[in-house]
Amino acid sequence: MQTLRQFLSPAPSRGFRYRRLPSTSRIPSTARHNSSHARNLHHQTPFHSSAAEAPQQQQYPDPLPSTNPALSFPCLDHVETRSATLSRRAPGAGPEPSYTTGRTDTFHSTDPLLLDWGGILPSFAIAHESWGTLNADRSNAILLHTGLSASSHAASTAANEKPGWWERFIGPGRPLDTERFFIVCTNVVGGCYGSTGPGSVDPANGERYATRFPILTMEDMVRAQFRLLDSLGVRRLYASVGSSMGGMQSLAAGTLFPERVGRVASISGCARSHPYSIAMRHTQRQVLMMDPNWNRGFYYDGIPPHAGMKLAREIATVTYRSGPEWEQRFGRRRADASRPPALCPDFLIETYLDHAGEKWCLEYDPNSLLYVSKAMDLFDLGAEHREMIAGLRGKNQYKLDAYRQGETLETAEAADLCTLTLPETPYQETGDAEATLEEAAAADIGASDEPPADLVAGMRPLADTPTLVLGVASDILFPSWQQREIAETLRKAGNKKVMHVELGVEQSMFGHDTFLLDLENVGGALKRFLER
Ligand SMILES: CC(=O)SCCNC(=O)CCNC(=O)[C@H](O)C(C)(C)COP(=O)(O)OP(=O)(O)OC[C@H]1O[C@@H](n2cnc3c(N)ncnc32)[C@H](O)[C@@H]1OP(=O)(O)O
Repeated sequence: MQTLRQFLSPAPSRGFRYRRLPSTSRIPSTARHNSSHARNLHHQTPFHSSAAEAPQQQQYPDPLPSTNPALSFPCLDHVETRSATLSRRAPGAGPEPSYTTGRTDTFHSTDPLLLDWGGILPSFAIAHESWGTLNADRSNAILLHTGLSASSHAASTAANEKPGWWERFIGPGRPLDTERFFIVCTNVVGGCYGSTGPGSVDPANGERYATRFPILTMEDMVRAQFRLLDSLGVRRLYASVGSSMGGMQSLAAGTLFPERVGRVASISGCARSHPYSIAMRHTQRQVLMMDPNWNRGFYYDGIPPHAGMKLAREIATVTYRSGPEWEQRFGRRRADASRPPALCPDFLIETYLDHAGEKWCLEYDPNSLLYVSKAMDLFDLGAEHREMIAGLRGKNQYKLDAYRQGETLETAEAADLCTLTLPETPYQETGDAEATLEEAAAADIGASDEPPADLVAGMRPLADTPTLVLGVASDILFPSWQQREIAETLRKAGNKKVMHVELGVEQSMFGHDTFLLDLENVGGALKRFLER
């Protein structure tokens, strides 16, 4: 298998020649691989070349002294060491880490789930945890939706005392008050913390789905969650609450099941993904998929693509925080100013990103990242998109019927779902630049106050649902114009119970991660909304 360094470093050219070295003069592997200057010198140097003289032992590049020493790359060495450690794991145990944050409850649905883009899950599991007590008439339930990669472990429980990702927000008297509400949080379908996802076993063949897992959407995740609610006997939620991707799901829940959702809270979410956020997720998916260990998703018996995951997380972290925060925290300081600059992480902001990637690269299933991140890109509550999906669901209903009757469909029937190729004719921009700019200005709700008609029509099911929309001015991933857009869209659709809160930079410089960090402003607004 190709090592990361082989993957990243140019291979020696065809004309590159070797000569035998005395063992004492072998140069360190790092220098061997990186001394391109030395390589250039090789071409001007006479070598042993006849077959008779050809050395039988392993050959090494010419160690002639270079003008400058080769740099060292501890960041690459570290990644290679991790690959080696992972490959040495006990045979049979598999190098694939098991993704878990502790004990959860699991709901199993044996009724097949038809997904928006035509895929089918013949059965599925939803891992969930809960806090507080469901009241007698089951009217105090709050469904808490997670961000992209979070588990159902939002707060510590008796079964799992480890702090959860919203630990300070859940408990007696807290924003999600466990003395009043029964809060349930799930790991989404597509995830890897106990719910069915690409790492799960396909009942059709007993193998892991890997990239045979179907494309899914926010709405698919929500439909699966409502199956869980059915099993808990919860007909109507007191509220649907979520941040980031959870903010998308919260709106999706209210739009899909308006009669079953009493209130919607969407924090740092959006009504549809915008091109910049799609672009940023695209780059994460691409670096991950370019890691040779990803192996088109079939890595479960091999080394997981931890290098790609690390880089993906670093890019994601750039979108989760803000420049002004980093200006304050790190400025232009280097980790060790007494040493010469390095190509590996050097500035504090670099070591910070490196640390974020290191910490996470084995914490989440890479295939789950791809699928869930894509589902975020596909999110669009506009009427045109919703109608298109409704049509598709109608067309694919036969699949659900077939599965319910115990029939299995030929895989070939789904083949048309995954053959997207780039068109042969290069894309031509349409419309004049001025009109495009005007449209862009109109999309800035702050400037025009006129939300897109398509979105107003698509979100009309939420016209009567009290809704909290919270945005953060320092957020570059879900910029605050998107939450303004949600609020104005809902108002235009006739909703008179919209509470819109925008936290300025003076309140939070934490960017998108504000929802995880700002108990006072985010938690405070949520508590006021839920208890009024
Ligand atoms: C898109 C969606 O749907 S949801 C996306 C939501 N966001 C995420 O998933 C990102 C999650 N964010 C995190 O995990 C964050 O760590 C949080 C929010 C939990 C906590 O944030 P903070 O308290 O500000 O911690 P921060 O992110 O700065 O990280 C601190 C860590 O960085 C380390 N660190 C800080 N500065 C540096 C530096 N210059 N170099 C190296 N390491 C550093 C600290 O030592 C600490 O390490 P540790 O976690 O191993 O103890």
